[in-house]
Amino acid sequence: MSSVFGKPRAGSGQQSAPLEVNLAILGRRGVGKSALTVKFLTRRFISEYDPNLEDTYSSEETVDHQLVHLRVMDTADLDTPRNCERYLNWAHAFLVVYSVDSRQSFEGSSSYLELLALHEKETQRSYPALLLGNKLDMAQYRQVTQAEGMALAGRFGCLFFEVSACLDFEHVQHVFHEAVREARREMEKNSLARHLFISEERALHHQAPLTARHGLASCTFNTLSTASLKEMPTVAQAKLVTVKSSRAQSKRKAPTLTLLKGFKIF
Ligand SMILES: Nc1nc2c(ncn2[C@@H]2O[C@H](COP(=O)(O)OP(=O)(O)OP(=O)(O)O)[C@@H](O)[C@H]2O)c(=O)[nH]1
Repeated sequence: MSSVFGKPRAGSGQQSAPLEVNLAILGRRGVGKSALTVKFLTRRFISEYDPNLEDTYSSEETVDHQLVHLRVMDTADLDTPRNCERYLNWAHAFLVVYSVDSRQSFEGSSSYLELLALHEKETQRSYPALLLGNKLDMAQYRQVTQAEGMALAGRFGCLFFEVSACLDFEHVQHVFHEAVREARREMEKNSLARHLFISEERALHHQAPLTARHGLASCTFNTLSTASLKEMPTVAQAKLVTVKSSRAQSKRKAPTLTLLKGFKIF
């Protein structure tokens, strides 16, 4: 991580405005969404938490030498996707999590991927999703094989990883950074399409007589405008919380650090 909980390192030399990426973590209850989020933000594993709260955290990251302002929404749906607009209209990319020791959670992840596919169809945009099989440290109790995870990811055209929130931080960080890369690729594609659309429109204004606008050029215009001119999602309903640094908390000299959402970190 390039920062200690939201504060960029001094002397990083990065001048340009950071890329803004919103990432939503989806999945059935208990699959480890909060554990993965907190592992990524703090390098630590959660031991206690409140499963009913939903929060959005903010972190400054450096991904491939680029400064990224990453917001992570740790969602708290009950058993199935509900009121999904709050994250569908907000996120640039999604992490869909199941637990390798729970077939039920794997089936749940499939419903989330279907929901995202439907959202893509309705909005005519692509939203990168990564499928994560969490709790790899519990592999001896596996109910879902790696091959099944890969097959599901393949069906929905997304990247697939098996991880553990209680094992190495680097692996978890790699997954979050991959999500940023996927989101960035999609943004670049959209921005290129917008560029093409503007050029196309200028060409039409300057060169084409009115009657010609009903020909091939207007077809291109329609296709590109649907794909690229929809506004980027705004940070609307999400509650934005920045995780506080342990240094800020250390003044209290408490033996444990209590984070937002009731996380207790030892
Ligand atoms: N062994 C193991 N336990 C994990 C892992 N990740 C999470 N857990 C445990 O699984 C339980 C659920 O973890 P959470 O992170 O709260 O799961 P969640 O998906 O956020 O659950 P909700 O908040 O109910 O939606 C907790 O007891 C965690 O300690 C993991 O990688 N390995």
